[in-house]
Amino acid sequence: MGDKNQKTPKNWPNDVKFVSDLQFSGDLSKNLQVGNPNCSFGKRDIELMQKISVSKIYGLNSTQHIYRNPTALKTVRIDSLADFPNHPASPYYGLFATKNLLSGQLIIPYYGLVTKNQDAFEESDYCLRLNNLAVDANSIGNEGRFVNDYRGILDKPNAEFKEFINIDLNRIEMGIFVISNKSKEGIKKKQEICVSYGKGFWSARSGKSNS
Ligand SMILES: C[S@@+](CC[C@H](N)C(=O)[O-])C[C@H]1O[C@@H](n2cnc3c(N)ncnc32)[C@H](O)[C@@H]1O
Repeated sequence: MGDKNQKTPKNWPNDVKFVSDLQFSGDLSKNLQVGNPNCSFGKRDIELMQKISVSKIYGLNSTQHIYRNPTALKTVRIDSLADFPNHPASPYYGLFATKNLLSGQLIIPYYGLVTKNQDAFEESDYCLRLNNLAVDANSIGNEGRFVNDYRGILDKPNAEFKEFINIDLNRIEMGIFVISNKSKEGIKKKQEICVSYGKGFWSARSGKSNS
């Protein structure tokens, strides 16, 4: 779907638009801009956020390249779970590491459509909250939308959602990071990347998870 020149990742669904940047409803981009009076986050929250260049994680020098031409990330891949009937998200998809990932590292920013919280599509399974905003990857997104919840897959999550500042654009974004804990074990190549969606996600959808 979409632009002929865009390189979609392997296994990307036809009915979802692949993007390498956040998409905004109306003029909400200012609400994520550091220093803007309409910013949704307070000074203290912003001070605590990691500052990261997203173009660097794509291995690019030019920031413009990634935002103008959606590019698949080389550190992750979307794999079908059709051959794994015991996997709780089978026969759909999951997100896997293509190389060893270090404790605490940003794996991928989470991109989708940014709306006000009250305008978010309530039934979306791909929607995250960013204070008074929501980022929904239901019909527009990047590889991040394929990250599964750890329940029934791993003993505990090996990744987490966290806000950070994308210094290329001086903007607050949501990212999927490798969990940083005492053991500093990171995520091994070929391992599935799993976060915790939180109990609220599952209680609102009783019957979708087996634990
Ligand atoms: C953000 S999507 C994750 C990607 C999804 N597997 C796909 O192929 O599009 C969230 C949905 O994936 C499924 N899912 C994710 N983690 C799961 C788990 N641990 N057990 C069962 N289903 C899961 C549920 O249907 C959930 O609503």
